[in-house]
Amino acid sequence: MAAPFTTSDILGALPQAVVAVDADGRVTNANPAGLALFGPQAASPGAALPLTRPELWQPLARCLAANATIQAHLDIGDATVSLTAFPVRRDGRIVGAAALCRPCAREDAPAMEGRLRSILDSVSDGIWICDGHGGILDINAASERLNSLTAAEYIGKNVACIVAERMVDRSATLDVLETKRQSSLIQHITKTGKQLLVTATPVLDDLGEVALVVVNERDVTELQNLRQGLQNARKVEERYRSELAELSLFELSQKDIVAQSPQMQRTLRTLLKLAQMDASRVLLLGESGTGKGLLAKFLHQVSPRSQKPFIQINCPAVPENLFEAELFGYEKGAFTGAREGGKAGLIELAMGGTLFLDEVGDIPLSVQAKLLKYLDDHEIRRLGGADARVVECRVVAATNCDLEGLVERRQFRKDLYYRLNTFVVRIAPLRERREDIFGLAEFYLAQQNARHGKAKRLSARAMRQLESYDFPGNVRELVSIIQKAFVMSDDDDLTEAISEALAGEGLLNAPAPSPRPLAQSTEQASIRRLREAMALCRTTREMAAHLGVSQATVVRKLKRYGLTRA
Ligand SMILES: Nc1ncnc2c1ncn2[C@@H]1O[C@H](COP(=O)(O)OP(=O)(O)OP(=O)(O)O)[C@@H](O)[C@H]1O
Repeated sequence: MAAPFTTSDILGALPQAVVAVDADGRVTNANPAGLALFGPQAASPGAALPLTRPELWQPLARCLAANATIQAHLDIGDATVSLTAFPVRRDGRIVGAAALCRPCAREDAPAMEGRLRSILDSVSDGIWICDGHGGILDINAASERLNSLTAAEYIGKNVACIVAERMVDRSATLDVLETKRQSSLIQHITKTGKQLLVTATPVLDDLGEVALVVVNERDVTELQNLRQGLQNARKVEERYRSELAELSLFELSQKDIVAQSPQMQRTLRTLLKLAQMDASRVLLLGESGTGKGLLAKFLHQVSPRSQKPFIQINCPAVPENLFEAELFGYEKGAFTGAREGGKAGLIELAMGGTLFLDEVGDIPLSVQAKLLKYLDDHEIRRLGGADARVVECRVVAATNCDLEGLVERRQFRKDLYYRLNTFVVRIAPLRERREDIFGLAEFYLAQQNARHGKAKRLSARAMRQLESYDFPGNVRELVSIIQKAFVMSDDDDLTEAISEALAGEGLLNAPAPSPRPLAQSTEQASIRRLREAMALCRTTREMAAHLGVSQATVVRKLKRYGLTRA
């Protein structure tokens, strides 16, 4: 075996040029290829930089200064040299640098440049390349079109000129030179009227300085126009929507809902909004007879669910032991007396539509937990059934009682209360919106006239009397007064009949000093009035109209006082 080769044998055989310098830049080693490239002085160790080819020493000097590997391409005569200068370290400390040079074929460079040029000019985005001082090095063909300029006019100038010439209002390249970070902005090109999304990206050298800035321009004019169009369309839609809402409001006021007072118009507007956003739970609060039932239907009719069922349940009218079966349904044989084929509950019947829980405060505590669960997961299980099913419907609850008080007295579950009152709509009592009295009186009189083929009318005096009355039973009481006056009067002028009907209301409300609804009267007075009404009326519905309360209230009170109809 031949003796092992020395490092110098190997370096001598290397076709690449190798030269090493110490930390002061004095030559320590050079192989023959290195001598050929760097000049004969490189042969003498200790020779100082720069030698015959200063451009070759620059990367070495930068390598020593930065303590980092430096890559460079240099044109030397007919040759192009690829040079890698790397630090030489001892014990982790830089003690010098070595350069390894590989000659590249001269024809590579133009070929590569040609390829790069065609790539640059074939992309549809505009591209600018600037040096670390903002000097413009290149502009591609797409950018010439987008900015309506010729590259030759700008190459060699500083990018600041495009702002100075007011070609653009801001330059992303200048931002990058300042921050050394990528910068994006929308540029409006004055000449072409185009909107460009400009992204400037820095290319940093080994010292962390900006060596190049590559700018990409994308034409977003079309996109911006589309966005603007979309925004305009949204605005128009919004306008139509509110016009539609106004129209619905108008139409409904023309039909069966009177809303002349600002309070009532506000209430209807809120309900229209809730209907449009398809709010899944709404709580209507208001005294008895203010129109909660009517407005629950209105909410349903103006919502996207209008073609689906509206199912109403008068909670106090349902016996406690049947409540769960009524709401959730039952399977065959679930309890004694259950129907053969079982029965769907009201929630199932309301699927996709609205379930209206009237007088929600009267839901038995035992059912409240199940209702709460349903509101949480929309799952129902029929009584006696094994499978749960998902059934979606909007739940509108209404009450004239103090739900918070019921919660405090633990008669109503707090969690259910909070679940139901996501959107609360308060309906003002009629005495607080007297502007509605005239419209309501006219509306219900017209209804009676149409029904009976008459032309009865309300004089100004009758109207004044109505407008100064307090209506403790709210709209329901007003309707009942108009109906009574209509039946009682023999001639077309209802003035006297209205006076009598109002006086009758006063008597009915005695002995309370001022007229008060059944809901607010004392227990004894309530029982007495219920008995009177039972004697006069055939059904609980008639009793409700007579007393100025809801049918559900009549049923509940009859039950509470143990009163039964003969
Ligand atoms: N704004 C209104 N326009 C026309 N009619 C109305 C209006 N408000 C209420 N009414 C009429 O008044 C009567 C009572 O209304 P409704 O039954 O909806 O009241 P409520 O608040 O649900 O009563 P309760 O709490 O006693 O159940 C109904 O005949 C209803 O049509």
